[in-house]
Amino acid sequence: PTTMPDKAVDDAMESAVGAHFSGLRLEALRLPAPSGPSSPSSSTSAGAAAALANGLAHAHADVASPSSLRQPFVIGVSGGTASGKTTVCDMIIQQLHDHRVVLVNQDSFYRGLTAEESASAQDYNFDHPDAFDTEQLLECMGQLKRALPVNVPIYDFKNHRRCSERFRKVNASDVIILEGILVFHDQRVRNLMDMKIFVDTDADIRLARRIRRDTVERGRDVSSVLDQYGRFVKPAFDDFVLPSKKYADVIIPRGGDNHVAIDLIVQHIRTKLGMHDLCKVFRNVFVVQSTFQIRGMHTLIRDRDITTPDFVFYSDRLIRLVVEHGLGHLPFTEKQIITPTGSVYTGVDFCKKLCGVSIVRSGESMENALRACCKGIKIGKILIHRVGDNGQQLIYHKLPMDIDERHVLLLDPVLGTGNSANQAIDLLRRKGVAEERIIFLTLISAPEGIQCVCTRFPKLKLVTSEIDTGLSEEFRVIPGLGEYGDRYFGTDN
Ligand SMILES: Nc1nc2c(ncn2[C@@H]2O[C@H](COP(=O)(O)OP(=O)(O)OP(=O)(O)O)[C@@H](O)[C@H]2O)c(=O)[nH]1
Ligand SMILES: O=P(O)(O)OC[C@H]1O[C@H](OP(=O)(O)OP(=O)(O)O)[C@H](O)[C@@H]1O
Repeated sequence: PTTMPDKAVDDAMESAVGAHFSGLRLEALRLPAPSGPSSPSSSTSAGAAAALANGLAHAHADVASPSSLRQPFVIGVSGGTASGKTTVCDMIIQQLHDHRVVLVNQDSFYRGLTAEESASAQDYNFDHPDAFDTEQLLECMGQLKRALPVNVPIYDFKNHRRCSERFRKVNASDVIILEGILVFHDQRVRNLMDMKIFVDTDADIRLARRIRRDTVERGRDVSSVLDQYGRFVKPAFDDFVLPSKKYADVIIPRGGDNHVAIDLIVQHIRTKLGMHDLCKVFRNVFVVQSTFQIRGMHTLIRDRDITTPDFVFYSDRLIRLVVEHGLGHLPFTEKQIITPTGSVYTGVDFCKKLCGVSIVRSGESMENALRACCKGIKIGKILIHRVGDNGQQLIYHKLPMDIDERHVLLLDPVLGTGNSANQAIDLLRRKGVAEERIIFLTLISAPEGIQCVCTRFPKLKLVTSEIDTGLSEEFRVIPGLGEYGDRYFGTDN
């Protein structure tokens, strides 16, 4: 038998700490972590957040504080007049239907003409950068980036004026799309953008659209449209819009007709949104791609009113996904086989030398999923006392003899301060396991724990299904799911 006998392990641990683990509540084991070089040094969550901010600032110069970790994704969409920017934006918004997306038009920031200018509006250059109140645009975008709601002005194209009493209230969201002919002109505006798209449509098609739109929607006649086009729109396009094309990350030929380009862009945005900012800071953190199924399962297991059987059922489903994802990080070798049709299939062979190690007791809930994926896998155990006990935190371990030759899947469903994980990883390292051969699998993680583990062990891989907001003063993950072990093994009240 390749699996370690659980009964023997349980018995050994029973004698080590005087309790049977698979069903009992271990009060002594759920005390806060001590302060020290590998754990947040303050006893408050604010302190932990500050420690995190320091750590992150150190790890990545662009990240200044935890609040900046949750900034919305800003997309700039530019292009000549009537190029189809609005259509492209609408298509992106429709396809991102499961995210909160807001559209901000640069047009809303037209300064509006004075009475004097209005009298000769045909001589006003609406296509020059000075026609826009860029300072106000920056202020509004800055607010939205800080996840605060803003009042965006409403511009009336027929009267060339702002509606003085009315505003459009724009709420904080996951994605902000800023659209307009000159949104790439000002460097400060460009700097706000995570992605820049230029909609590139032939000039004759744009002119035809512009004539139709301005006569039908904006109350103008054809000759005034052509006059404005020749005097202002075309020169400004050549002088300001076209030169800003070079700043674009993506250029979409044919605008809204280009479904392939828009699909690709939406896919990219989805990946970026699914990727928590901590994944950008720590390249060794992997969050299982979120789906409604995964969100639904998290909603169930985090609900304090769920029954134990349901908690176990949905935890098991989630654990299985995390385990499968983690196994995907193991190395592989190429393998060719012959299919029943006599054809050659070039695939891969699974990595052979691996084992699991669960952090008792919650980690044991992940063993079945690992066994279900890797037939006969050896699984070792580590028991850690969460509070400093005269420095003796590691209470018990039983690991495969040849663990130094194996890839290790470390199992613990909750990563809080990171203290337990660091103790376990330290032990694995002392047993000769290479850091890059450790894959730590967990269901929910606190940012503080991620920072703690990933700073100390930058070469291991950490796979989690969700990253939570932070830690409470009692070092519990918030919003979290309570005492995982008690809920899974039915030892809660
Ligand atoms: N005559 C006139 N033109 C204006 C006024 N305000 C803005 N414009 C024109 O509006 C244009 C800006 O809007 P566009 O970018 O063409 O409109 P859009 O709906 O975003 O374009 P697409 O979605 O790309 O089709 C500029 O070319 C200006 O010339 C105004 O008060 N009077
Ligand atoms: O990152 P940390 O702050 O160290 O916290 C995480 C630890 O806390 C939980 O175990 P718990 O102590 O509740 O024991 P249990 O596994 O017996 O439920 C969890 O399973 C981790 O082992």
